[in-house]
Amino acid sequence: MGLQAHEDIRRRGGAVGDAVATFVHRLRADRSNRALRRTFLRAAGDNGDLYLAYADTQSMVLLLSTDGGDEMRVLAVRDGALARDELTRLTVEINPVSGAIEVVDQSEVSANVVALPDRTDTTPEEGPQGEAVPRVSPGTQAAADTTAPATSSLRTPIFAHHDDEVLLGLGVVPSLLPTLRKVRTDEQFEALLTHNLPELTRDVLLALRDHVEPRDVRRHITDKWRPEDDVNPGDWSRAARRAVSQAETDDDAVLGALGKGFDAWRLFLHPEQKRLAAGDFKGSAKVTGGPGTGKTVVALHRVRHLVDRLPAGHSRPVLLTTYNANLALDLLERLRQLGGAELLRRVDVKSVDVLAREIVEEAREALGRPMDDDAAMDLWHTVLTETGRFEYDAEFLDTEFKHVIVAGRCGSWEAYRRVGRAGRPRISMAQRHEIWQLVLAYKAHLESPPRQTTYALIADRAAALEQHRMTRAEKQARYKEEQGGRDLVHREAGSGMWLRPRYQHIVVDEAQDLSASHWRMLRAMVAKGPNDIFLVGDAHQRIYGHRVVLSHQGIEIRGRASRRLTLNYRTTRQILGSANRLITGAAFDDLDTGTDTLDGYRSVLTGLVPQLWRAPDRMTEMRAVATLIQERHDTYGTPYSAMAVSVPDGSSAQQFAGVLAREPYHIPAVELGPKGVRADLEAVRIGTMHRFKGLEFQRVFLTSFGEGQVPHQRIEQYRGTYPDRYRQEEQRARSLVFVAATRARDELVITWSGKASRFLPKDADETAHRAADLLRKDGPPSGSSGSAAA
Ligand SMILES: Nc1ncnc2c1ncn2[C@@H]1O[C@H](COP(=O)(O)OP(=O)(O)OP(=O)(O)O)[C@@H](O)[C@H]1O
Repeated sequence: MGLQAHEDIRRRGGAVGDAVATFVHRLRADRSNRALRRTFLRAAGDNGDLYLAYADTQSMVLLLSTDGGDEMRVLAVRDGALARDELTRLTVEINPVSGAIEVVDQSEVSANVVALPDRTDTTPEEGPQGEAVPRVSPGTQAAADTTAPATSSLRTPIFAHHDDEVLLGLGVVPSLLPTLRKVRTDEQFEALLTHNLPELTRDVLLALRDHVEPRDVRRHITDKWRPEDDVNPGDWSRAARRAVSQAETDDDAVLGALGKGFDAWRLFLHPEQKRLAAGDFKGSAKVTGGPGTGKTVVALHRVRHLVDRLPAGHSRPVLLTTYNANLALDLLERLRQLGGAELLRRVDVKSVDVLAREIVEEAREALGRPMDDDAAMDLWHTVLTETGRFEYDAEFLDTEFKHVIVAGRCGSWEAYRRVGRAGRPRISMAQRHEIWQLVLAYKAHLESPPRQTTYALIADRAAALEQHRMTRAEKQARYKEEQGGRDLVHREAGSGMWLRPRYQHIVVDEAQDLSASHWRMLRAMVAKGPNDIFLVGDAHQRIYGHRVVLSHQGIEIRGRASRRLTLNYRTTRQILGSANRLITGAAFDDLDTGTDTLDGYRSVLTGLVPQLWRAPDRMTEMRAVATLIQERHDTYGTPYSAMAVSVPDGSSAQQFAGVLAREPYHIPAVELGPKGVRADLEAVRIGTMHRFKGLEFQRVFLTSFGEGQVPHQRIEQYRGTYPDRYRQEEQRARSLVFVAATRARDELVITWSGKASRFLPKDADETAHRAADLLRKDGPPSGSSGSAAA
């Protein structure tokens, strides 16, 4: 199955998908099956032939046959009365840069794109709801930022300043050039993008249109598509076997996904993603990249790749882990989709804290009851009240304890006195000493019955236990080697067990939020060696953890084992532009000793500019959001489960759910809790921005986005006295908003009452829509958007 064929099916919906799936099964069972009505169309190069065939009475497929008919590939799918004509006129070629087989519908492109200047009412084509690529949401045409007038036949063609050689060298499909030379307006360009263009061509053209220099396009886009071997544009047999020509190597996975629509598109890999998922690394490997660039997808495919290479067995030698429990559940579900129960049998999927707790429990150590974040904070307040040290605040002490004292294994004042505090707000030695006294008081509380503990302490203990286990395992291994490989069970008196490292491979998602203790634990769970730890993360999205330098934790990542993904598959260009503005200027690390940027970060999806709504008070704001949600559900068919609302805290979530449930809305809503929400529950998701991490939704509503709420006004207390801390808190708030905004696939709506947050454009209060107007019957249509992007 070719990638573009899959896109054809996705655009046409479930029935065509089912027909093609059945067709492919029948073709595989018997290539000479006459009932499939396969007819020869023409030869493609020296060693390929093109055929047409009926999938059912409505739809037809274009097939490429190579290797003397042994290999058959579906290249394109069309349905309806003109299906045969449409397939016959397709241009099929091997891209000289990527070596991929690519399909272009010349006449459709020319008819719809080049003819456009004479028409004033043309809008981009739209597929089924939420399925169109580029994605254009309902009611968005007026809002799309493509405002070029139609009277522009005198304009210079958009790509005039790039000659053919440059375009072809960057990977633009050769047969598209004549059409491309005629594209003069943004409107034509948008129309061109609504066609099922080869992925590399689309990506290159969008980057050039955004004035990215060809040399940067080459670096960020084209080079990632180059195959290992030389491309021979006449060798169809080789081209058909190349990974880039296939939607997915495991045909069953594709076929199983056909017709499911929304979930199916999770399963494709960009050549760069594929290289990472299936790469062989000398030691650990790291993948960074902005939100939605497919880091989690790569991690999941990596797990499958590692499991595929295991010898048969019943153990679980692969660990897939992440920061929080609801994401671990999400990973488990996505892994099941990818490889079913067979795959899950060989993998442990757990959050780092659950893992740490199990290790400590396994050692039968009684550490006390773990406190949640609120309880930990309450205990700090108790300590502050008892000691009267009100100049310190609980949150500061809690992070100092977690990220400096526990992470740095400071068991004594001497150790804390000397420990590095890089990245933390500056304090004097006298303050350090005072903090240490407060920490001693805090620990004394933990020890006194009923004994309590924190997750940071559990992770630290688990790390120590695992390090001890690893040391013993290494000692045993050395001894065994000295003894000529004989098992000497009696050496482990008492245990009777031959110790092995706990896992063979560890894959980590959301790596930016793990603490030093977590990394120490993971490092000690797997022996140093090829493909030991594979981690994906993004420092721009760090909202819990503190900077950890991996090489200081024994995780060495060298040269080509450190890669960055730059193409966002989730979020439209319009939403991404707004989200990116939030974090420009700030410095971010690369999870190791270097710095990371979002250089080259881009999206190829287009849609609405983010909408801003301002309300006079919170109740009007909530009712306006309820109205927007209802309209998106009733008019545009967006399921409630594909929409999410962010609120400042737990009690606001309940208040919001109450408004949605009441007259006149009756909208089901569910709170996003620590364990997530059942995927099939048809209800709007409500939660704090923290809960949005790692998830994605079709439409996202960020509410309470007023000044004082985003960032929270409590950070103001540090502005004059602790400028370092102020800067850090503000950056963390920006990262949080960045995470929340980039969860949106199609639409982002931002609302507030009072004055707009400083993170929004300066004129937001003046340009935003009025929520109160929306609630009046004669207000503007809620899908319209004239406001500036956030
Ligand atoms: N090659 C691809 N083709 C099409 N869709 C893709 C591809 N790679 C990823 N996606 C889709 O893009 C979305 C984002 O992917 P994923 O969740 O892996 O990103 P991420 O980098 O982990 O994001 P975040 O950092 O925001 O959590 C998902 O819907 C995923 O299915």
